[in-house]
Amino acid sequence: MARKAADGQEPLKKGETPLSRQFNQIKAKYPGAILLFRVGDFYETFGEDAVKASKILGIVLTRRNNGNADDHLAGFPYHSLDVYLPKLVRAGQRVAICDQLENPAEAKGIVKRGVTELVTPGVSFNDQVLDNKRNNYVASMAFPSSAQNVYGLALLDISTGEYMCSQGPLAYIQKLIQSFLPAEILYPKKFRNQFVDSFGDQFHTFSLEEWIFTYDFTYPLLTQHFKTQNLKGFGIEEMPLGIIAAGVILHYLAETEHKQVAHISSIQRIEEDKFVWLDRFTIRNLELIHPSQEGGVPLISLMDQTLTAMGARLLRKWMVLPLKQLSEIQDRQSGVGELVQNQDLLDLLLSYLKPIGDLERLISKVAASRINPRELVQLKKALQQIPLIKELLWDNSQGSLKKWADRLNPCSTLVDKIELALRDDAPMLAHQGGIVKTGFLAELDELHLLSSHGKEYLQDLQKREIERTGISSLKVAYNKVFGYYLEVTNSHKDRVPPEWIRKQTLVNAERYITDELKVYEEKILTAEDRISQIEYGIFQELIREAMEYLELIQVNAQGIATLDVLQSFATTAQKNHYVKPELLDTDIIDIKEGRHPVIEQYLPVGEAYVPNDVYLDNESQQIIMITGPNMAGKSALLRQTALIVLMAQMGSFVPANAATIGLVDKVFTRVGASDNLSKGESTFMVEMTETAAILNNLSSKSLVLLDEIGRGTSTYDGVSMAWAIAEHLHNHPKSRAKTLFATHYHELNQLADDFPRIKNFHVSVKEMGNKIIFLRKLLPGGSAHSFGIHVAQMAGMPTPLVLRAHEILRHLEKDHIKEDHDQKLKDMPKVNYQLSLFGAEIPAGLKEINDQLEKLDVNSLSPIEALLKLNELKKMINYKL
Ligand SMILES: Nc1ncnc2c1ncn2[C@@H]1O[C@H](COP(=O)(O)OP(=O)(O)OP(=O)(O)O)[C@@H](O)[C@H]1O
Repeated sequence: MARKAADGQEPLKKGETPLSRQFNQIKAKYPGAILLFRVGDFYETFGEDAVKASKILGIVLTRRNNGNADDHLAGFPYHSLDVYLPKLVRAGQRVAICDQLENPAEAKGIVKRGVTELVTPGVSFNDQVLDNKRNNYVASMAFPSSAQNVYGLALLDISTGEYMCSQGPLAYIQKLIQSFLPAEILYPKKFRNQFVDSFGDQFHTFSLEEWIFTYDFTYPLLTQHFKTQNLKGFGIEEMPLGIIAAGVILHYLAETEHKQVAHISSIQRIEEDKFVWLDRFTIRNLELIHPSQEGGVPLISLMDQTLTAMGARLLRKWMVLPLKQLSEIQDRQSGVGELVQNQDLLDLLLSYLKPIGDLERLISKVAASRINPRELVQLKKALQQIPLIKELLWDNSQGSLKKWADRLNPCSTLVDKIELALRDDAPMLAHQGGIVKTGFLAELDELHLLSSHGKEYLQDLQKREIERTGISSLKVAYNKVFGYYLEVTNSHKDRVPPEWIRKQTLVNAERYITDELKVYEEKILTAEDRISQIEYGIFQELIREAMEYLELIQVNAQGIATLDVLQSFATTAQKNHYVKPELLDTDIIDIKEGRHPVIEQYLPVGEAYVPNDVYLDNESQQIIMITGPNMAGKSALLRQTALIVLMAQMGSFVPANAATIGLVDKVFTRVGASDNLSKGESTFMVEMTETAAILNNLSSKSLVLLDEIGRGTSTYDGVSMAWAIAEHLHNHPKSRAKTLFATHYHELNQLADDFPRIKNFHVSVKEMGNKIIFLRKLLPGGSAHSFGIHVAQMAGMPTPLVLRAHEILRHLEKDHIKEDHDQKLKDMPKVNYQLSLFGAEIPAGLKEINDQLEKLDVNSLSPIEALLKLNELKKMINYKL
C-alpha cells in the first residue's frame, strides 16, 4: 500500500514533481484566474495560462520537452510585475499572484507558496491598473427569486473604500450601472442569460454560485464586517436585495485574498430620491461623461478643471447624479459663487490643492497595509496642506465654504511623527533601509555610522591600540574564518596585552581578537541588516499610527474632493463665461441666450455660437415643437437646454446670459435612431415599449427631449407616433412634463391648433436662391416645409435628382396626413427617369441606376436614408459617366 509522504500528502503521481503538484493544488483553488507562480526570481505561468499570458503580454512561450501538449511555459522577472500585471488585468483577466511564503534558503523541502492577492478588473489597489481620475468599482447584482421586478445592486471601490447599494426595478439598476460604469460585475451563475439580455457583453463579469446570493449568508457578512448588530444605521436594513448584492462583494473580497479592508468603514444607500433620474439614453445622448461616438467630446472633459484625483472622481459622480434638493444645490452653488467672486481666494485655494495628490487612495493603502515609504511621505505632504486650506477658508469665506474650515482636520500629531521619522526622499521599498531620518534614533545613527564609516573606526582602533601597546606594526585585518583580528609580527609578541585572545599563529606573526573588536565586528556585519530591520519597524509603527487616523483622513479626503470640484466649477465658469442660474421650486424653465457648452468651444475659427432663449412652463408653453431643416441646430438646442438644467442642478454655473430653473426631477431623452429598421423590428418594439413605460412615469417636474422621434420607421408611422406621443404628454391627467420636440415632420405643427400648451417654433434659416443659410435662431411659429432636399442639394447632388425629389415632395405635401397611404402610392406621379435624367435613351451603363431608382420606395425612407441613397446614386453617376 502506498504510504503518505512525511508532509501528509499522497505520494507523487506519475510524471508529477513536488513543484508541479504544489502548482496544481494552488491552481485548483482559483479557477478562471491566471496563476502567476513565483519560482526564484521569476513569475511563471503554465499550460493554458502561459498561452494566454504570452499572447497578451507578448512574452515568449516555450514548451517543456516532455511530450506533454499542456506543458507550455511563459514567465517574466518578478520585478516586472508592475509592468505586466496591469496589462493582464486590462485585458479582462483575473490574476492570482502566488508568492513564496518563506525564505527559500530556510525552507525544508519545497518552498511554501500561496496566493497573496487575486487581482481582478474590479478589485485592485495597483496604481498601474487604476485610472486615478476614475473610481474603479466592482459591482454585484442580485436577481429576484420570484417574478417581482426588484433587483439589488452594490458597488465598491476597494481603492477608496467607497461602498454603496440600492435596489429597484431593472431599468433603475441599468441606469445605475450606466452611471457608475463598474469595471467588473458579479452575478449569480443561474442568471447568465438574463444578465446578458440586459447588458450584452459590455462589461467584465464574473459569475458566482447561487448560494452566495442569499440573504442568510450575506447579512452576517456585513454585520461582522461593520461590527454592528444590524444594518439599520446605514439605512439599508429594508433592502434585502441590496444587502445580498453588498454581501456578495465582501465574500468576493475574501475570495480574492483582500482581507485587510478596514477602510471600508460604512455602506451608503444610493438614494434614488435625491438625484435627478437620467435614463441611460440621456446619459449617453447628452454626452455627460462619455462621447457617444468616437472623436466626440463629453461635457466632463470641459468641466474637469480639478487638481486632485479624488476631486476628479467626485466630479464624475456629481455629473451623473445631479441633485433635486434645492438647499443642497444652493449650498454648492454658493461655494462656487464665493470662489468666482474672490479671485485671491480661488488662486490660493488652487495653489494649496495642487500638491495634495490622491489622499483618499493613500489612506486606503494604509488600511490595506499596502502603502510604501514614499507614499507615506506623500500622505504627510498632503496633510500638511490641510491647515493652510483651513486657515484660508476661515479667513476668507463668509458663506458655505466656511464649514470646511471646521470639518478638515490637520492630523498634526501624525504629520509631526512622519515628519520627524521619514526622510523626504524615502524609497518605494520598505525592506532596504534609507527610510528614516538621521537624528531620529541614536541606535540607528550609530549603525549608519558603523556601516558607512566602518573602516575609519577600525583605523581609529588600530591607532589607539598602537599607542597603548607601542606595537608599531599592529594591523587590523579581516578574513572570513576569524572575522576582524589584530595582527602582531613576532618581534612585538611580548607586548601583547594579556586580555587579547590568540586565534592563529603564522610563520612571522600572531593573530588576536579582542572583546571590543568582536563587539564591533558584530555591529559592523549586522549593521546593514539591523538598519533595514529597525527602519522597517519604525515604518510599520507609523502605519499603525496612521491607521488611527483612518476616518479623519477619509473625511479630509471628502472635503478636499468637494472643494476641488467647487473650484473646478468656478474655474470653468470664469473661463467660459457662465452665469449663476437662479434655482426655484417652480415649474418654469426660462433660459436667456443659452449656449451648448461643448459645441461653442469647438466651432470653426471665426464662427460664433448663436445663443437662444428657451421658455417652458406648465401653464402656457409645456411643449415646444421645433421644426427646421437638417443641420439647423435643433438637436443642439434640445441638448443645451437639458445640459443647462442639469449643470444648474449639479451646482455649476451655466452657459447662458441668465437662467431661471424650476427644479427638474427626471430627464428623459429619446432620439429617433435611423438604424432601427436595419436593427430589426424587435429592437424598435423594445425601444417603444420602454418609451411608453417611461412616459407613464413622468411628473410635472420632468423634462423630456424628443429628437426626431419616429424617424426609425416609415414616414407615416413616424408622424403618427410622434403625434400620439405629443398628445399623450399634453393630455396626461397627472403630469405636464416640459417637452422639447424636434422634428422634421412639419405636419406636427398642426398640433398647436388643437392643444393650447403646445407651441410651434422653428430654427430659422435664410433661403438665398438655391442656397440655405443657417441663422440658428429659435423663432416662434412652424416651418412651412421640410428642407432635407435643400441640404441634399448643398451636399452636391445632381440638379435633375433634386428636381425630381421636389416633385415627389410636392405630391406628398398635398395633404398626406389625411390621405390613405396606398392611395398615395397609386397617385404618385409616374416616374420618368429616362426623360428627366438622361434623355430618351438610357446609356447602357446607367441601366443599373435606373433600376435602383425604380425599386426605391420613397415613402418608407427617412430623410437620412434618402440622403444616403442619393449620395450612393451620385457616386454611381460620377463613376459611370
Ligand atoms: N446655435 C448654434 N450656433 C452655432 N452653430 C450651431 C448652433 N447650433 C448648431 N450648430 C452647428 O450645427 C451643427 C448641426 O446642428 P444639429 O445637429 O443640432 O442640427 P439638427 O437640426 O439637429 O440637424 P439633424 O436634423 O440633421 O440632426 C452642429 O454640429 C453645430 O456645429
